Amino acid sequence: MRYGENVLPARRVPSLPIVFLRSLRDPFTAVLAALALVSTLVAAWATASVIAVLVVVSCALRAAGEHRADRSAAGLRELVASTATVLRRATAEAAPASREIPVGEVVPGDVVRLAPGDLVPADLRLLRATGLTMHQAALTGESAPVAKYPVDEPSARSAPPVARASPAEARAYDRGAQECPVESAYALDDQDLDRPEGCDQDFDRPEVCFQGSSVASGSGTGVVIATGADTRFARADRLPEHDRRTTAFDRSVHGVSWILIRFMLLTPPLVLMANAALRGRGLETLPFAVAVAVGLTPEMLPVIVTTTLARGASALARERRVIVKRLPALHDLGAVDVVCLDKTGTLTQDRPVLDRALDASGTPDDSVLHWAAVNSLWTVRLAELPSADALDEALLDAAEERFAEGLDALEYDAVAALPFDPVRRLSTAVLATPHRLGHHTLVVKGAVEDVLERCLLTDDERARTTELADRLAADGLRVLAVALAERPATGRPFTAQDERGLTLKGLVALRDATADTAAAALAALADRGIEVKVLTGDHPGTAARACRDLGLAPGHVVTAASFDALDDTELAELADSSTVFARCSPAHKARLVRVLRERGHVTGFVGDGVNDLPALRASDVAICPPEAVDVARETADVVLAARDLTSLDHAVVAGRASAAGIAGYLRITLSSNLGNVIAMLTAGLLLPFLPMLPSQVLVQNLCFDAAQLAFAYERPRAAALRLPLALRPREVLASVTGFGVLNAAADLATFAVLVWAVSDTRAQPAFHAGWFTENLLTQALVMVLLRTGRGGGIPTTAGVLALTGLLLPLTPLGPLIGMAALPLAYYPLLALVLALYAAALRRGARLARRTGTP
Ligand SMILES: Nc1ncnc2c1ncn2[C@@H]1O[C@H](COP(=O)(O)OP(=O)(O)OP(=O)(O)O)[C@@H](O)[C@H]1O
Ligand SMILES: [Mg+2]
Repeated sequence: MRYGENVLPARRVPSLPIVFLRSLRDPFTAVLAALALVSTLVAAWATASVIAVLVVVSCALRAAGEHRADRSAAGLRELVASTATVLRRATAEAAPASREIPVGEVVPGDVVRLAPGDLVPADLRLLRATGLTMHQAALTGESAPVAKYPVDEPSARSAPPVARASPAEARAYDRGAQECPVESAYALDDQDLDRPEGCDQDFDRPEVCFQGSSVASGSGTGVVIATGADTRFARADRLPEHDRRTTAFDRSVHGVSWILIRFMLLTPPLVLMANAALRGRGLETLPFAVAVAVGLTPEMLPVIVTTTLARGASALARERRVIVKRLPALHDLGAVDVVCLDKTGTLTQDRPVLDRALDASGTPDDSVLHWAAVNSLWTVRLAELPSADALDEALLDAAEERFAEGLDALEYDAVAALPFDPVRRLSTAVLATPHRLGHHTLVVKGAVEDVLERCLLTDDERARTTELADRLAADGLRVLAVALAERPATGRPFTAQDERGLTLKGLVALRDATADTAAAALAALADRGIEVKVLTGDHPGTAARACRDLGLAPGHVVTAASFDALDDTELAELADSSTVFARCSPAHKARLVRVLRERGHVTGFVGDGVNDLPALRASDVAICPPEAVDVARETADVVLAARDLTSLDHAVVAGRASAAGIAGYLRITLSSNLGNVIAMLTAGLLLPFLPMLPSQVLVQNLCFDAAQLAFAYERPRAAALRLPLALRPREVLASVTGFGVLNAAADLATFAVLVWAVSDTRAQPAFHAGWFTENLLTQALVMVLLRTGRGGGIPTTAGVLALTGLLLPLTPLGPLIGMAALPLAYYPLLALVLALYAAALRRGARLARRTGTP
């Protein structure tokens, strides 16, 4: 392959060494490395080397986990990957034919056809376009679609461009460009990258469709001018931030991490200062201070998070056919408390069938169907890549059945078409009026309000038609209005300005059955404590009826136009208290999602169409069914199982399970780490010697880390899955502090026992051994008593940890790290302390469960 595969460099799965190097960039790793450096500077070699081992082991584990997760995620993404429609010749003589090929196989010179919802597979120069608008948000951050059109009709090359042009032919296209000043300016050379503001100017070019954008409406045909790493998108050094700036995952896991890192950085100086002030110790306490800071670090957190999420995602794919494309999204799914759904295609089947065609007074009238179908036929036919949407298809089917001679036989000749666009909610076909030379007939169909607005009607007629449409909608029907106008041909191109002063023909009403699993899915979501909102482009009456049929009380239906004047706070209140929002444009859907998120809801959005794209991008978790348009599937974090909305519930459960696992790990690890730190600092100030040697702190830490890996394999209890599970750093830390203080109390009680049992306080090795044993035993207790789930071999792991604590000081390793055997009298007293600690832990755990802290 001369040009290589058409894949963005950033999309390739990174190799294991790269993942390893990348995991070194983790903030915890950075702090640990800094601590190792400090230890080296004061020649505390043992401390430095143990920290180095910790860093390498945790990074290696994490890199292995992430690499595996990346590979399986790439495999899963492959399952929902989209294709490109190209025009190619099978052999040199054959006529070019439309073919679907994997996006990776697109090469420069290919001729690509685009329809609504398609992703642009490579950088294209447009050859032809009808009503083409593009979402370029990924490139420019601008959410409104921009119009794209060929600037220079390739008149010299009027024959359709040869598919899979040779490189020479591809260059010929660019040479052709020299004839036109606008196109000759189009040269993607390195200068573009040097110009900081050049980025936006580039993306403004109307004749180029860029890789990374998608079709919002209309259709087009273009020739590929750059693929893979050569595309403008791949070469851009500055791309806009994704809308989804902070996700629930960032707030919880990263939030907790950053608070801890601040503590870690504060600990060594504090320890040093306290020891200097109260004990007159100098820099010799530095290794100890460093070890204490290391002891506070949950260095296994990234490993646990990656493993938990990857395991959850692969189980979901295997058992439920739900695909999680971005791992942290699984955690966020567990935190989701509001789900917004679009109606058509998500709650309904999007297989409409014509119910009736009525004239403006409500009398059945086949000519209304006739005009509606003429509009459908020509808007589809004039598209570059003909693809009828469900409504057009239904109208064409119905017309074929009703009119024996078929529509094709009609002697119309189409002049132009303005394809359907979810913002205008209209589509228009312009026909040469038969038998009236120089006259054109505009056939307009679309949402009732939008068509009526453009018709010449008396107030009375308008009110009557609106009422008729409302009645049909209340019956659950989807209603379109049809209108006509005759205009003298002017020679200039038709625009939306021409859709004025129309004559209303009547209404067509179509029935779209609700999706089979939708009612069950809505009930399941409600059971899980998730609030459901419906955001639709359809009529309020149709939406309300569909919701009622599915067992969802619609309440007062809000119409999008009615909240345009509200500011974000007012809208947030309205959004919070209402359930159904009708006549939403894509931007309305996105704004509703945004205000809900700003109000503190973790918001999921389920949608399948182009009109859902901005909302999908604005949501915490973007979800779509597998039949969704390419760009929705590309944007979604989660792709549901085929035609089964109940799989959303399974995904939510899996999300909560993984969030619960992470929360459990955090609570247990942080509380015992914090407890140990408090106890060590206190004891350090009371004792004439250090309560533990730095190497002992670090060995203990290694034992904890190894044991905690078991948390990645835990299964949550059903109770943990009942409600949305949002980890709030404050709550996590409050509960951690509570349990930490309890842990410190047990440690200090042990300290008292040791002072008594090891009567000679200068017998440091025995003292250290006593403390080491107690720490590992309390850690084992915490693991068993505070865990939120089941399984995962936690009791076994805790047992091994406890045995290590009891036996390690007695093995030859004991003296090696400065520990000695303990007097027997110590053990019964230790057992008493542990029993009291266990009782207190149980009470604490029950209290925490009752108050719902994670
Ligand atoms: N092909 C079409 N031609 C003319 N009008 C259409 C066409 N498709 C849809 N409409 C009108 O535009 C409205 C908005 O369509 P849009 O695609 O934004 O949302 P929707 O399909 O109604 O609902 P949802 O947002 O739930 O998917 C429709 O309700 C309908 O009245
Ligand atoms: Mg839809």
